Amino acid sequence: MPLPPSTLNQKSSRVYSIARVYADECEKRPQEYWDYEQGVTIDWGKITNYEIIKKIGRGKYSEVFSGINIINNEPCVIKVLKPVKLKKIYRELKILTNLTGGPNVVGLYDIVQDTQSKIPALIFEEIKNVDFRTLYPTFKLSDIQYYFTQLLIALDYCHSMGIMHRDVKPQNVMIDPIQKKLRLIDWGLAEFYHPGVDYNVRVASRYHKGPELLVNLNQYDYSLDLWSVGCMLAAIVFRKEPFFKGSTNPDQLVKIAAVLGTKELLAYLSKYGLKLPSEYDNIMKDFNKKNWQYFIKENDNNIIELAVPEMIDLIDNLLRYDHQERLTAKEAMNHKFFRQQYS
Ligand SMILES: Nc1ncnc2c1ncn2[C@@H]1O[C@H](COP(=O)(O)OP(=O)(O)OP(=O)(O)O)[C@@H](O)[C@H]1O
Repeated sequence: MPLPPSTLNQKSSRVYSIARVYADECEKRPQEYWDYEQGVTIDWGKITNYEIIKKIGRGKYSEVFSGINIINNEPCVIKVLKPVKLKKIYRELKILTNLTGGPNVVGLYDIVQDTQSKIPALIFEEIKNVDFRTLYPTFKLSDIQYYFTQLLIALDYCHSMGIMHRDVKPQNVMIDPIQKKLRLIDWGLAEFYHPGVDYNVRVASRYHKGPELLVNLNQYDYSLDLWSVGCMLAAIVFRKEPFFKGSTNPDQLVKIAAVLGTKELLAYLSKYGLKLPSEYDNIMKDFNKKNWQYFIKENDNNIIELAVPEMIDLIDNLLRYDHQERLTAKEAMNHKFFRQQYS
């Protein structure tokens, strides 16, 4: 029986921006693929197959434990969801079941439910992650080439499946440097892309929020994730973590404008028929666009061996106000930076 019409792919009355790539991936697939409003059919596993070892993380939406599958003695990660809207849980489950097995996407092993509370817990492959604050400062250009290629592969894959991650940041990129393994985790904010639909701008984490979110441009797309990649790269290369450190959401855009320029921000808004929201009236200043060389010189006691011209060009093509101008994940992977030989 066909599913009833969904609100999830309802176009806005004014369509002003559509993804440059993969715009119709969801429309090409059956409604069951993307319509999490109808609920999801879950093949519940047995909670008694798993034992908690210790707590490893606490997010806004979950508590995360390392654990073990007592049937096969395999280590795992157990993400116990906090009570949130059922729709959000269905969305994460649907997205994870669609993407699991894809390149560099964290593997979902099982979904179990606490018998009493009915709270779902997700069972994932465990990555022996090294904290980015320890790992990233050790990166040479060849490491950046390797791990960012892996990250872009994960992103190109999810985008090609019609899904935007919407929370790309170092905390959600697990890296095991011994096995040279990278996995993109935390699909709790991810969403299906439908052309012309207005999306909620309250996604991503402040330092990695794209300008589109900060100016209430609702028709954003996969390119949001590439802004966050640009922030991660700039932080590593210019040794400034995070690269844009806003103290509030509006201040985040002020920090961005201090680098990319205010005139350029206004040109971006006008292209899409938008105005700078009134919350910026007293805080936005008239900044000139900075040359990337500024961040090299600023770091005077540190010779920046990472800031090679190809890398600067890559960052410059990712950190663009205009989401339609940013490199796509595929384009970024094919950028000349990734084709150079660095020792
Ligand atoms: N598969 C995994 N392997 C290793 N560590 C993991 C794994 N999954 C999660 N973690 C750890 O648990 C933390 C929280 O996980 P996750 O980001 O999925 O939860 P969340 O509640 O959505 O978090 P947030 O509120 O930050 O978005 C991660 O930052 C990471 O440190």
